[in-house]
Amino acid sequence: MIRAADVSLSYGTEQVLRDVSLSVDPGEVVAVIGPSGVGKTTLLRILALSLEPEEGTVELDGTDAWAVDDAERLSMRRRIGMVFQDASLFDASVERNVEYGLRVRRSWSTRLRDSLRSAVRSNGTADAVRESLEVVGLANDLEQQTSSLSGGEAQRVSFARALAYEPDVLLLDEPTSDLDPRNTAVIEDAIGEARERGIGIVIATHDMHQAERVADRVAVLLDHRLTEVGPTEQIFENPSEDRTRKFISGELIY
Ligand SMILES: Nc1ncnc2c1ncn2[C@@H]1O[C@H](COP(=O)(O)OP(=O)(O)OP(=O)(O)O)[C@@H](O)[C@H]1O
Repeated sequence: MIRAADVSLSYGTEQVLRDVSLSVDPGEVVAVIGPSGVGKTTLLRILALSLEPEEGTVELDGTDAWAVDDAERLSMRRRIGMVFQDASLFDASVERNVEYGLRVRRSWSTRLRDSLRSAVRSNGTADAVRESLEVVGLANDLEQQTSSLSGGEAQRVSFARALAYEPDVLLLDEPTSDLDPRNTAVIEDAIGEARERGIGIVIATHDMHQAERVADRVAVLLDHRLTEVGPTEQIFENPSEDRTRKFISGELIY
């Protein structure tokens, strides 16, 4: 579905990604692991089509995102949802924040447009808003202001907002790094639900156990290169590179 092929990128003179190739299929979860500063966020931003690689291509369903005009790329970008480490909510109710996801995407989806219209007509809540908040266990908190949410709840709203969008691809940048085990479990269950819905998911994580729990495949970024990509069990049980084993076991210190 989305495929980066041989992408390279530098910030000034510092090359942060070198010849990286990664794809994700519908209903698949790929975890990107690697030390801090190796380029995980940069790779996600390239996959989100918000950063153009210096070399290489990014294709969504076979269309080269950087070979089309801005309008077409924008519509491709709207098929991709992103959740960051910081929930980035605006100061309004939970419902309004999640509804924003719908408004962004409605012109691309008849179901979302109808859901939003009928909510406006009845002065009620759009089904897609309620459904995505149910996934993160917050369907009873529609009216709550985001300023009064805990960090974990805010991140769950952020996830619901991305889900309400009905993205084809969901990119998660360390979505649980500041969360307690309970909120982490809610987000991981929501990742499973998104996967069931056929969304292709890429998650950057520092948490090896999380990668093991949620991912179908794992991609290992070391020294700004993708050194290994494979089924989760293979990467954790029998990596082909000794450096991967050392990184996973915490021996490879940068
Ligand atoms: N906009 C930018 N301008 C200049 N340098 C940047 C920019 N964004 C990131 N960098 C640098 O590029 C490198 C890779 O950053 P990136 O955030 O992609 O790594 P990461 O693997 O996600 O790190 P972390 O795990 O700590 O979040 C780092 O050295 C970072 O300081």
